[in-house]
Amino acid sequence: MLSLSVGLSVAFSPAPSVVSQSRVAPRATVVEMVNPVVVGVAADSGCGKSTFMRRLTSIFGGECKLLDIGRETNTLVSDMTTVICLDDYHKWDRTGRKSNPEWPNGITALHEACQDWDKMAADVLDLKAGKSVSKPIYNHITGELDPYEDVDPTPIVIFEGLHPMYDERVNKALDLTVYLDITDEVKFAWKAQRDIAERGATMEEVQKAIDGRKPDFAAYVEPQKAKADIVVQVLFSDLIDDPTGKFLKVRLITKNNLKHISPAYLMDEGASITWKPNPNKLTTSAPGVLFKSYQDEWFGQSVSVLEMDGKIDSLEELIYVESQLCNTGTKYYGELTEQMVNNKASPGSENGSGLFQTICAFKIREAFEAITA
Ligand SMILES: Nc1ncnc2c1ncn2[C@@H]1O[C@H](COP(=O)(O)OP(=O)(O)OP(=O)(O)O)[C@@H](O)[C@H]1O
Ligand SMILES: O=C(CO)[C@H](O)[C@H](O)COP(=O)(O)O
Repeated sequence: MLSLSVGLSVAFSPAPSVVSQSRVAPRATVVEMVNPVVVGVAADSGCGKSTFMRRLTSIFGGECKLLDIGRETNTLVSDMTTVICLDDYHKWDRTGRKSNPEWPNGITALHEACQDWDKMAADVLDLKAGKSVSKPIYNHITGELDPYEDVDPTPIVIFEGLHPMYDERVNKALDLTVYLDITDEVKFAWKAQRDIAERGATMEEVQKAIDGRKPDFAAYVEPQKAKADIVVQVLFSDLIDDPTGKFLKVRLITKNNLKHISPAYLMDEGASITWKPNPNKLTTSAPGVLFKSYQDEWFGQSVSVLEMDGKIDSLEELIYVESQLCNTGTKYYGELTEQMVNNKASPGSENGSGLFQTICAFKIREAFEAITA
């Protein structure tokens, strides 16, 4: 969808980076403004949203940093991108979620009653229209709702969090939607590793935290995976019995017939392919790595699936895999491998979660370029 607004410069002043250079001409200027492309990324907490945002913003280049407001913020900005965390639209602070007149027994942040949908929808629509917004901040350190911050639109605005597709006003406005689908056992393995090693939690505490979120997660967050244009699904490996989650089977599920992008695939579009790469060309940890590419159905809709099971040992050798992948959204041969190497230290680089998050980021760039062409 191409959104071009033409009018007098005095009537509208969006962020300079969104506007073509022609708007700096003085007097009776005709403004040619391409509206921001808005993207939604949904996932539960601790499921790799920040990691994905790093991979995504690194593709668009420039330094990506927290918005400079001189206090705590969740908003990340670079020349091309703004990432807004939807936790900022929590209706109550941490204390208010534990108990308030409406919810004396407490409510989780995942519950639909815990989000200010009207303000969230208004801000998404305003940013999409190229307008600056004054938006709330949820402070994850203090658990409080902080004073508002001003956010200007950039060419791409990403809304990441628990519910980007829940409210139909927002869902309809989003140009592309992504769901990071981390299955329960993998979620447990990741959370256990982080919380036990870094935060002194016990196994029982980790399980309790996951179980406590489960009903509201199933009711309000998970259903969005049927709506998403792209799903990155992370499961335990089928090749090896590994409860630590080091070996993963990851699927990149892309709806067929999307308006702005088409799915990546292996070797032959539309075909069913199972590929075990030559071990002399791709160093892997036993039991090796297996790729698949096939057509499937996802909640009644036709999708293309790319699958990677297992992990690779040397990221530079990914060029061999890249040579067999098609329609990844890269601009030149080697760009996928280059991005993976650049983000080597990020979690999941050695398995399909990193590879498919990176392809997903290229697809967001592809959508952006198609929409603003
Ligand atoms: N692809 C991955 N492979 C292995 N572990 C991962 C992967 N992605 C994330 N993790 C684990 O999950 C943790 C959380 O990742 P990340 O900070 O990206 O998630 P998040 O959704 O932004 O979390 P939060 O909402 O809690 O801020 C990481 O520190 C890491 O331990
Ligand atoms: O699900 C979450 C989204 O990241 C958080 O749990 C939610 O934002 C509540 O925050 P906190 O855990 O700091 O009280």
